[in-house]
Amino acid sequence: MMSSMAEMMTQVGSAIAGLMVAYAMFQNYFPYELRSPIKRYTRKLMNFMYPYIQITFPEHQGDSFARSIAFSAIERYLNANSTKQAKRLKANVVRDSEAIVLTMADHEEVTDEYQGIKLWWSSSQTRPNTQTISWGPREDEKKSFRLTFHKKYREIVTDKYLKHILDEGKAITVKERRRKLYTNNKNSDGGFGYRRSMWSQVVFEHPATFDTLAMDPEKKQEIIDDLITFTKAKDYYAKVGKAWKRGYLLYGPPGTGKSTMIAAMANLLKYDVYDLELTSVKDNTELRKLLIDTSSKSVVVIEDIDCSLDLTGQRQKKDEDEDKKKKDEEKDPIKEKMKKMEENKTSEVTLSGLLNFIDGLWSACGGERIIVFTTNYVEKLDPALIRRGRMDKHIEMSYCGFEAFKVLAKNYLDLDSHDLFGKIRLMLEETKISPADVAESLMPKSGGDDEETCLVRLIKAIDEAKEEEKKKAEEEEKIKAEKLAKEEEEKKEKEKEKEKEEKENGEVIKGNTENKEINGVKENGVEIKGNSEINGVKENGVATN
Ligand SMILES: Nc1ncnc2c1ncn2[C@@H]1O[C@H](COP(=O)(O)OP(=O)(O)OP(=O)(O)O)[C@@H](O)[C@H]1O
Ligand SMILES: [Mg+2]
Repeated sequence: MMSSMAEMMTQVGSAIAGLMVAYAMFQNYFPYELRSPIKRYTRKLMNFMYPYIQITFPEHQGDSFARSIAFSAIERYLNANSTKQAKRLKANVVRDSEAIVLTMADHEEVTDEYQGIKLWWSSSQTRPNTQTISWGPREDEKKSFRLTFHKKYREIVTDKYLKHILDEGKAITVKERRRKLYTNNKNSDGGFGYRRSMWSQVVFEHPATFDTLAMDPEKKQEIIDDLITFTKAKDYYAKVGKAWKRGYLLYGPPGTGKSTMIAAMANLLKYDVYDLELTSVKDNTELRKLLIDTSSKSVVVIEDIDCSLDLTGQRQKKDEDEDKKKKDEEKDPIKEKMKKMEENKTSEVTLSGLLNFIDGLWSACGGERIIVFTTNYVEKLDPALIRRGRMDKHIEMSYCGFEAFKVLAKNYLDLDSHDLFGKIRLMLEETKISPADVAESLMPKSGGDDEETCLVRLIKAIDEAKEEEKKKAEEEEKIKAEKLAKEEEEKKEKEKEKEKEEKENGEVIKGNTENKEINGVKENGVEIKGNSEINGVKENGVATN
């Protein structure tokens, strides 16, 4: 502000000088001695008669090669607000922007109004003096915008209006910017030296919108309202002392539009998208670095959170199970191999690291961020990960209902109604089919496909899905039954084994005692008997003989 004030003061001076052009014409006819006092009086008179202030905004400031930020912002602002009045326009294609920016041609003038104050904007280009020979670029060819207003509004203009214009212009620039899709990749070359980024980027051009997203209209509207409210709630978040961010958890079976919904969100809000691949993040520190490197006005996405990491709440249980598991794995070479592979994955991101990523102190930097998780198995996730405040809104993406089907029919076939709709409605009510499958059936496969062909194909697909469902259910039933039978058998076998064991144990004990008995009897009996008998007989016999 200070510099623009200073600039303004000098510009006011030069503007007045410019207005004295008429006077200058007479200058030549006046004797030199008289010029100075006349000049002075004229200036005073002009000040009195011409109560306007002019501010000039040059395209380049000083020697800077870069375009002045103020100039660009004003250009965007005037493009959006006032250029309709101008009859001669110039078109510019601006770098990193999707829109063509129209500016008024030189010396055109447009008006603007702010809080009841009328202001004039004009653009001008100072042509180089043709008589100068310039070395290098024509440095005196300068474009600029000039703002003129009554001097009694000076404060309101310098304090508020200029800030208003800069903010608006910047907002328009952000809105019309070419949006990016970022991804974290270990081997990426995101730039050189200090500008090296953790993310690599491409232009984000996903065409999905909420109009093309097939889901229950009420639910859809609720999500849209939620998002819009969030973007406008900067002051509210500041008031309640919350970081300006919001978490969404999208869950549901494959092909129900979770990824599509993320694209639609980004397109609705005009945000950048950061697609975070957790498995290639080395550790918690790197995770934090990645977070700091994201810009505001962005959607940070972690897809399939249940597969990305072992964050499924089994962390504590794991230790207990470890010993048992180890025993199992020793027997199973495949499992052992898989375990080795898992160990080779170097990701050391922990659940607490991820929780910190979502709502730790660092997450507040930048602001205006949306974090989206997707999963196919919500019940597998750790409750700490999905509690409100972390994931503020849980959105279930479910199988295709009739309302969703209608959206798809409108998108794919331009159909609002058809005789077959009734039948399809009934079928959809009792069959689980994903919107992805419905969309695939509805898409014309050859030039000759009319609406009916596509709808019939859909009916067939639903039938097939139903059959499959049935089969699956039967199979599951079968597997269940088999499992039960197996368990029963195992139980029986175990019991049998137990019985056998008990029996054997009994026999062993019995046998031992028997042995002892036999030994005892034999030893004692034979020895005693034999000894005494033989000895006795012999002795006796011999003795007697
Ligand atoms: N609700 C939907 N509205 C419109 N199109 C959809 C919808 N759901 C799926 N589709 C279509 O199906 C395709 C796959 O959908 P998408 O990738 O969004 O599924 P997903 O839920 O992310 O699946 P996964 O869980 O496997 O990642 C998309 O290209 C899209 O054209
Ligand atoms: Mg997906």
